[in-house]
Amino acid sequence: MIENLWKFFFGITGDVLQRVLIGSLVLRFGLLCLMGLLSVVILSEILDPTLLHLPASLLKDHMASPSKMNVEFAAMDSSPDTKDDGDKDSAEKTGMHGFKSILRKVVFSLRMSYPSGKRWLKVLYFVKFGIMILERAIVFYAPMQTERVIRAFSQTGQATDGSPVLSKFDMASIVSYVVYDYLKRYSNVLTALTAVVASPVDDYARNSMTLRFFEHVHGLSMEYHLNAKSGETMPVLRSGEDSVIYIADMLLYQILPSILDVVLSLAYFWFAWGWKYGLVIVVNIAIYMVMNKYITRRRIDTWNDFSANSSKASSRATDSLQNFETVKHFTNEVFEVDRYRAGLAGYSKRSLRATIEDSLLMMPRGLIWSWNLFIGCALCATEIAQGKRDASSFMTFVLHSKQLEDPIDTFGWVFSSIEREFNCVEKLFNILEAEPTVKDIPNAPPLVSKNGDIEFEDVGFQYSPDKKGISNISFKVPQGSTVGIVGPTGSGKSTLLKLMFRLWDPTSGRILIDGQDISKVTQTSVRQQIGVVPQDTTLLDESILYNIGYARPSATRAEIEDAAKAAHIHDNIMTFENGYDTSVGERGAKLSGGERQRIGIARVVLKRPSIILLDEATSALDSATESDIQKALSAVTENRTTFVVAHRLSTVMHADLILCIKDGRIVERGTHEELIQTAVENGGKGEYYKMWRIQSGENVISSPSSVGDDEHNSVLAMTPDVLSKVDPDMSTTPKKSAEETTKVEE
Ligand SMILES: Nc1ncnc2c1ncn2[C@@H]1O[C@H](COP(=O)(O)OP(=O)(O)OP(=O)(O)O)[C@@H](O)[C@H]1O
Repeated sequence: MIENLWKFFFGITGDVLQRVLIGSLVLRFGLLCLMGLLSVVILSEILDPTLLHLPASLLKDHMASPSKMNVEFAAMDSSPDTKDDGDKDSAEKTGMHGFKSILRKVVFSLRMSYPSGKRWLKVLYFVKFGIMILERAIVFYAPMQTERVIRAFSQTGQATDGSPVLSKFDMASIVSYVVYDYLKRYSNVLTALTAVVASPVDDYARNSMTLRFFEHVHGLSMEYHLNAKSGETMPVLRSGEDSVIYIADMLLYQILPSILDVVLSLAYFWFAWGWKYGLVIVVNIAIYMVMNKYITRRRIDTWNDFSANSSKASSRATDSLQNFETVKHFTNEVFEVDRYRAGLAGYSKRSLRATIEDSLLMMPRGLIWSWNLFIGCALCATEIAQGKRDASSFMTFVLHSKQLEDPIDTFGWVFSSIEREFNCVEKLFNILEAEPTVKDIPNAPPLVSKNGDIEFEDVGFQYSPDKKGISNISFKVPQGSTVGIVGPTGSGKSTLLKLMFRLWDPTSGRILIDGQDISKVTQTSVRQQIGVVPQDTTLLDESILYNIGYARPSATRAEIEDAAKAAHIHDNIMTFENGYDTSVGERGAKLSGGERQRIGIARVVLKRPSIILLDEATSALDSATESDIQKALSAVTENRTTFVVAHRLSTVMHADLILCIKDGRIVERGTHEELIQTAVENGGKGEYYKMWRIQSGENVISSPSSVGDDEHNSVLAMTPDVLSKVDPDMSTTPKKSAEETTKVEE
């Protein structure tokens, strides 16, 4: 019965071995189909977002309400898709997959991977290329040698007893066949050796790329850094570099050799075997390529989705780790874990989908290839049956056809993987194409530092059209002046300093240092003249010594210690176990706010700039320390033009000029005395006066106009007492009047 079934299904009668062979093939095919079916089932199941549920214990003590969490997760899970759609749209708009765009990436990759600097690396580069050409010649010639051996066998005569006789020539053929086979099979060894020799070429290319990209990112303006996600820039740079090297390598050592193999084989079949064979190959390659394009497209879409999800999940995780303090403040550890879990679930879901799609989509590739072999074999068998060819040509045909299998298969995987890399290069391009918003004009000269006179000429600036900035700012101060900038929060005080430091350029008007428009000189030269102590001094994750010395890398240890003494932090540092070698932690997290500020001040002391910008530089200090530092700063700022932004009026009351900013405009200007006096004369109207009264303990919330004359006079009269309460030095008269020291332009 089994015999009959066998005949029924396969029409074959044969020995047991044959049946086992065919049986195992059928079983394998059946299993393959089953796997395919399972894959389709899994593919539909993986849409379930609960795939990666963590143990419930992780959810205990959860502070966030479930509804809030769900909203978060929904946003998390859906946003990559949304982003992807955006990506796809923009990709279509910009023609990310268009010919021009691909060509651009290809040219970029080839250019970047070429070691243009060093001669010996260039030699290695071309040696590697030469070896590849040699390999192709060997690969092409190996089956020809087989053919010659087979022909030689069939031409061999017979001895008198009927046994075959091998001539000397035949032996040579066999030897050369073995040698070629060795070379062909072990060409991988050759490739590995080439890779070792060529690794300095890749390293050189990678390092020079890294430095170029790093330099580019550092050259970008503040705006880029504020908008960029710091956790994403470096990974994009790194994966972009890897992709550039990979693309160049694939092009030169996978695609080009494969094209050579195919062209040579095609030419061989066409001319040595006849056009029909050539046509079969051409048609099959065409079908293969069309199919491959579809498969690749589909694969890339899945991969894009996967990579967008993965980078979003990891950047959120990085963000939460960097902001560990905020997480702790709100006991949101579990919330963060859940958020990350949702991200990972999306990530593994997409990874699984990509893997399954890969396996499923590989099947048609194999089928097309088998179809090609079948048609070719049938053609060859027909010609043998017709007596047009001898039986040995069948073997030759099969061997030559097999030669085509590898390169065509290479096209299959190389194109899909290279497209994935194009995607990484595209992200790299987005960074490389970012232009600094603040640029030096061509051939800009450096700022020539003379005195440090500063002038704002009707300066206006907006961060964006819908965001108010500052407008009509005009004033002029001579060298050595101290300018206090006060005003409500968000009024534009820091913006003024940022414009002076050229973190942005004004949208109207000019800023002049010593009569030179700072937008017409190099940014570096401007910044070299200016020392800044920002609101929140951030430190590098190094030692205290390194962080202070960062202001002037050539400074000696003694100079660094002197600067620390001037900033009143030396004694503090000496109480630390490792003194100046104490590590400050990430962004200086291991130090107090006041310590960080004093390190910031020490840096400026060490830098010795001609202009100093203090943006709430002493806000984190207690009054006594602030007073000490003010004294130290007055030594540092002597003969240096200094801008002091402060909410605590005691910090600026000695200034030669106080600018009171409101809604981005200067609403009042003068010395402390002048501003108070003017307000009193105006019936208590004045922003500065209002702030002063609030800070001096007169809790004036009502409108100044409601304050009577007597009251104003009493405020002015009591000023010295109040000052001395806040700071013993404050009751002293300011050094000069505004008229004496500043020429204020209305
Ligand atoms: N990089 C930026 N992009 C967009 N808007 C910004 C940016 N930096 C500041 N702003 C906005 O510009 C306005 C002025 O900010 P600025 O920092 O100059 O205020 P400030 O007077 O120094 O405030 P504070 O006293 O609180 O430090 C604010 O409304 C702020 O939101």
